[in-house]
Amino acid sequence: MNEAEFIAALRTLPLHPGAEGLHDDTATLAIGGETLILTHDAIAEGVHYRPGTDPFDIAWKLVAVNLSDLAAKGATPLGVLIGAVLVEGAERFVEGLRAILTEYAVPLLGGDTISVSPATFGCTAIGRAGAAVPRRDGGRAGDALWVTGTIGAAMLGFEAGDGAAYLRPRPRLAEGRALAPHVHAMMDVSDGLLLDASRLAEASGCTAEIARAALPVAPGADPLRAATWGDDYELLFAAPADFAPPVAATRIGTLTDERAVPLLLDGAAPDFPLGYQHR
Ligand SMILES: Nc1ncnc2c1ncn2[C@@H]1O[C@H](COP(=O)(O)OP(=O)(O)OP(=O)(O)O)[C@@H](O)[C@H]1O
Ligand SMILES: Cc1ncc(C[n+]2csc(CCOP(=O)(O)O)c2C)c(N)n1
Ligand SMILES: [Mg+2]
Repeated sequence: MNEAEFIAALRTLPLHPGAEGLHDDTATLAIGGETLILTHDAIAEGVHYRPGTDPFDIAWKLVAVNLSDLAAKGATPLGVLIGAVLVEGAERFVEGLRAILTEYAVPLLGGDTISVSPATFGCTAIGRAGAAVPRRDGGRAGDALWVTGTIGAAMLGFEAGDGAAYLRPRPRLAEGRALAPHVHAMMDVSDGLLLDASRLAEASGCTAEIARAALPVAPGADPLRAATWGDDYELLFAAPADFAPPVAATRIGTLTDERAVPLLLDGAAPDFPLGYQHR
């Protein structure tokens, strides 16, 4: 069973309406007059970071990847719960948590601590959404497809021996809040721009038609590797063709109703893996 098959099996369980059929990055919980956004992501030694990584960086990345999912909903973080492992140098984990929680003004709600090797850390992040909560499936034919920042910096950082873009991603919370009221669909780029764009397009019943030359690739990165490696934590969004984003972003293509395949790169369906998938 691979990741997609496993999630498909989970869909047969009783699902909360706010789970969006497990087709989105987060759950949406309307309570009273508020809309809460809930998300959980885990990171593991050997899969998401190398053995020997400073626990400070593990803590930063753990929280950052979860805040990134809140950013895609335009949400403001309310707090996090941390599933921690008592690794060697755990005091550095606490310092890393202190750094990112201070940087983004996010208080700690709680968590749990165990001892296990190799280590896997979990984080549940809870945010408060604004009036508009962009989903993956809201894109429409004719929308322009945009991505914030650049892609491939994390890949370069990883290859250069764990540079900052790889270890200390910066969740696009301010950008997400600025974009949320205006976009038709939005998600963060965790598994590779092409794979995530194909997911947004497929959920929206469209085809993402992307121009390779338009990809905002980090200096020195090969465009196709950058667009399929992942760990970018930029925001990918679909918006009306005449929308001018209020944040630094690059137009990479268009959503169309071609629909035979979820993604066309320079007019052709790629014959290589579009991104990172857990086996
Ligand atoms: N073990 C699980 N139990 C319940 N729901 C799950 C489980 N694993 C994944 N899901 C749900 O499946 C959907 C897809 O999950 P996925 O992890 O791909 O989303 P994501 O968080 O955007 O991805 P990424 O981990 O790359 O950020 C989400 O709705 C998620 O809540
Ligand atoms: C040591 C090491 N090797 C490879 C990678 C690349 N990588 C692993 S998981 C993932 C996608 C996001 O994960 P998820 O989908 O679980 O949120 C990416 C891009 C890495 N980060 N560290
Ligand atoms: Mg996500």
